[in-house]
Amino acid sequence: MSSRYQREREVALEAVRTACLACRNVRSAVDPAKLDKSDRSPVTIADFASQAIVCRAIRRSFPDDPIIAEEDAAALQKAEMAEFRGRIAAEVTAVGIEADAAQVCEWIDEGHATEFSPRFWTLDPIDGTKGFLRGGQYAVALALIVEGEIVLGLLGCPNLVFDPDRADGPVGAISVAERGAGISVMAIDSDETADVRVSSTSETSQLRLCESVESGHSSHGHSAQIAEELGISSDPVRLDSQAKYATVARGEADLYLRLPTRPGYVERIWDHAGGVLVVEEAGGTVTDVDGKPLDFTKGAGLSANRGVVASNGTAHEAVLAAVRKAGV
Ligand SMILES: Nc1ncnc2c1ncn2[C@@H]1O[C@H](COP(=O)(O)O)[C@@H](OP(=O)(O)O)[C@H]1O
Ligand SMILES: [Mg+2]
Ligand SMILES: [Mg+2]
Ligand SMILES: [Mg+2]
Repeated sequence: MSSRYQREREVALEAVRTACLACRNVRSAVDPAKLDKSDRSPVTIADFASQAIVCRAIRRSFPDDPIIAEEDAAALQKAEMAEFRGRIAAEVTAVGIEADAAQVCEWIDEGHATEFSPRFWTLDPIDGTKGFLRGGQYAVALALIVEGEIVLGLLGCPNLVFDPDRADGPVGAISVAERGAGISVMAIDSDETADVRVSSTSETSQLRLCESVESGHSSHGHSAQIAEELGISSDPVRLDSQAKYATVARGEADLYLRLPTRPGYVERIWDHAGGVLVVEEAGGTVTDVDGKPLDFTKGAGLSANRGVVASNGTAHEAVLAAVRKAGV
């Protein structure tokens, strides 16, 4: 199928790939130094380096496109952060983009947009920072949203095996989806690509469920209830980040549940936009826990939605019924 967003796609892929390499470099260091943000969630040198790399690339090619990204450079401006700033600049330079500390802070702050607009990008420079710190899954997640519709979605997953049937094969997979044009998965370190598709599992007891490692991000109690209601006896697979969307898209899991842990939590668009299109273009379905489509017209938050259910499509209605029964 022809691509309407060919240039956007090329720029985005190159940026996500480079950001993945920077994340890997930081991860392979002994101590991927972290800061704690005001909400006490972690952020690392790699989150900042990744955001600088991707925002720079978008800004150079698409100067007018707003970017709604997770991080900002405010905390980096303090005098005592000079060394940390320098380390971010060094990581960006190490992947071939020469920059000093002031320059990387400028690029990071290109992601400052918060309001909805007719065309904008949304970026999570590292989704699953806790996973990144633990040595688990994490993702560089980028999406382009036009007229409220996700038209491009990319998930760079440096720790995900490229081919689930080759557990000892190459590690690192970038999923690239364009609305109406399908999805392909590319290896991070080679030219290998793969076509993927969601599973066709319809028997609810056979569904392979994945969910967050963090019980503070998704209610494990409710998912156990839902699994029981569906007759699922296998344990859920727990993994960090939007790698969950990537595994549903390639049929390695059938279902991803993200169930509110407290009333009032508003999901952030950068935690989902990339992954949603990846699953949809692989033939799956994504809604919130009430069965509503995710609404990307509300700015940085999915304020019209609660939680997320992503599935192979075939099982979606049965899962939503079980979600309702569990009183989520
Ligand atoms: N109470 C909460 N409910 C749902 N998601 C939450 C949450 N608190 C934090 N998060 C989000 O959960 C994301 C990680 O998801 P997962 O658990 O699937 O790996 C975090 O992204 P970051 O790691 O980018 O900060 C953060 O935005
Ligand atoms: Mg975060
Ligand atoms: Mg995130
Ligand atoms: Mg993040």
